[in-house]
Amino acid sequence: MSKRNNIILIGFMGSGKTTFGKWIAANKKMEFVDTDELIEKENGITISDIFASKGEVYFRNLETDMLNKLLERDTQNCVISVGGGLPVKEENRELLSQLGTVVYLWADADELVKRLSGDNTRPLLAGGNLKEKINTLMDARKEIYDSVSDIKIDTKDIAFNDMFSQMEEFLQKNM
Ligand SMILES: Nc1ncnc2c1ncn2[C@@H]1O[C@H](COP(=O)(O)OP(=O)(O)O)[C@@H](O)[C@H]1O
Ligand SMILES: O=C(O)C1=C[C@@H](OP(=O)(O)O)[C@@H](O)[C@H](O)C1
Ligand SMILES: [Mg+2]
Repeated sequence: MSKRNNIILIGFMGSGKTTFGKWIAANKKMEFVDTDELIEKENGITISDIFASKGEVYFRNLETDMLNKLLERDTQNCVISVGGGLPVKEENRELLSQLGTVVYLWADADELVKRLSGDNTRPLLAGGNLKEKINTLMDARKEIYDSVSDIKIDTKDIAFNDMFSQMEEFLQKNM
C-alpha cells in the first residue's frame, strides 16, 4: 500500500505531540486527531483507567485498532498525534508508515522532566524518580523512534512556527 499524505507526530511523552498537533490544526487549517483522545472518547474511559483496569498490552491493541480505523476511514491531509509508546509495537510501525510521513518530536530528558513534573495522566511515569523513568524508557525506545521516522525535530527552545517550517521544508524536498 502506498503512503498517505498525513503527518504523524511521534516521540516520547512530553515531546509535545498533542500540543503541536493542536497548534497546527488551529494555525494551519489542517484536520487533527490524537489517538489517545480518540481511544478515550470511543471507550468512555481515561488512558490511566485503561492501564489500571486492563493493562498495557490491552491498550497497545486499542492503539493498533485505532490505526487500522484511520486507514480504513481513508484519512487524508490530517495531522495525527499518537501515544508515545505506539511505535514500540512492530505492527503499529508498519501501519504508521502506510498512514503518512512520520515526524519525530525530540527533547532531552531534562527538558521532558520540566514539562512532565506534576503531571499524573501518564501511568508509565507514575511513582519513583521521574528522570530515571524517562531515561530508562527513552533508552528502550530511541532507536525505534529513529528507525520509524522520516524527520526528527528538536523541540527545545523553538517556536511551533519554526518547527512547522522545518516540517514543510522536508515535505517539499521529499514528497
Ligand atoms: N515545545 C514545547 N516547549 C515547551 N513546553 C511544551 C512544548 N510542547 C509541549 N509542551 C508542554 O509539555 C507538556 C506535554 O505536552 P503534550 O503535548 O501533552 O506532549 P505529548 O503529547 O507528546 O505527550 C504540556 O504541558 C505542554 O504544554
Ligand atoms: O509513552 C507511552 O507509552 C504512553 C504515552 C501517552 O501518550 P503521550 O505520549 O501523548 O503522553 C499515552 O499513550 C499512554 O500514557 C502511554
Ligand atoms: Mg499526547
